[in-house]
Amino acid sequence: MNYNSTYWRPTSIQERTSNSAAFDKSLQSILEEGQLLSLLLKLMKAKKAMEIGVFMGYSLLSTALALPKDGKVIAIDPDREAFEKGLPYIKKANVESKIDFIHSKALLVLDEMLGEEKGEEGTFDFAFVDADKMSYGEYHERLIRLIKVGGLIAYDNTLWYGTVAEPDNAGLPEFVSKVREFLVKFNELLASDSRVEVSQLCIGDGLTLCRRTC
Ligand SMILES: C[S@@+](CC[C@H](N)C(=O)[O-])C[C@H]1O[C@@H](n2cnc3c(N)ncnc32)[C@H](O)[C@@H]1O
Repeated sequence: MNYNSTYWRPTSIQERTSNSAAFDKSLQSILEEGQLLSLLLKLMKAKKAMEIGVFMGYSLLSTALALPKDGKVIAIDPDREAFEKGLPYIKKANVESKIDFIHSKALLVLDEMLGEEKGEEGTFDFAFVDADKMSYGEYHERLIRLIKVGGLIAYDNTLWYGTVAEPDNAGLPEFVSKVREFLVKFNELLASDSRVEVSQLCIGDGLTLCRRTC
């Protein structure tokens, strides 16, 4: 990671919103992340996907476009209003039928999916996680059971503005520090998890790909 570049320095949180060159760079990186995930979905021939954290549906749209006609993406977010703001674009792209939006916090839905009634264990090809960072550990324990062997889980923001490479929280805002500490531990946990093969990419705000191996 080019940690010394302007983009990755923690100050880029301010720079991203106040400096248009940094914003353009940030936007370009987000687009690259979407393109990469779209490519992977096609290579995997994924049919059943999940997205935790939808917001206005940018990554959801990209996933839906990459799935085949009979593919499905279960999209979970407690913010329906944001999803509905992006819905016209999903409709325009003609992929609404591939999306099942669930208006809820994700943990409740994942636990239900793992219950006997739903029985969705080992049925998903792909999951993209881009929601409340402090719950990533709890999502991981559930997703590892919901994804099929050979399937992929992608965790977004695992570099957290590059701050996971800092030796400590010095000079960081409280919210950034809390999540940084959590993500440092989460990244370590993934690296030592024998159930997955892991690759952490310096794209967007850091994207960790986990392929379920057993
Ligand atoms: C960074 S945004 C997602 C952006 C989206 N993936 C994209 O690329 O356009 C994070 C989203 O996570 C959602 N979120 C927060 N807590 C959540 C939870 N417990 N379960 C599911 N989604 C949650 C927020 O409502 C917000 O819309």
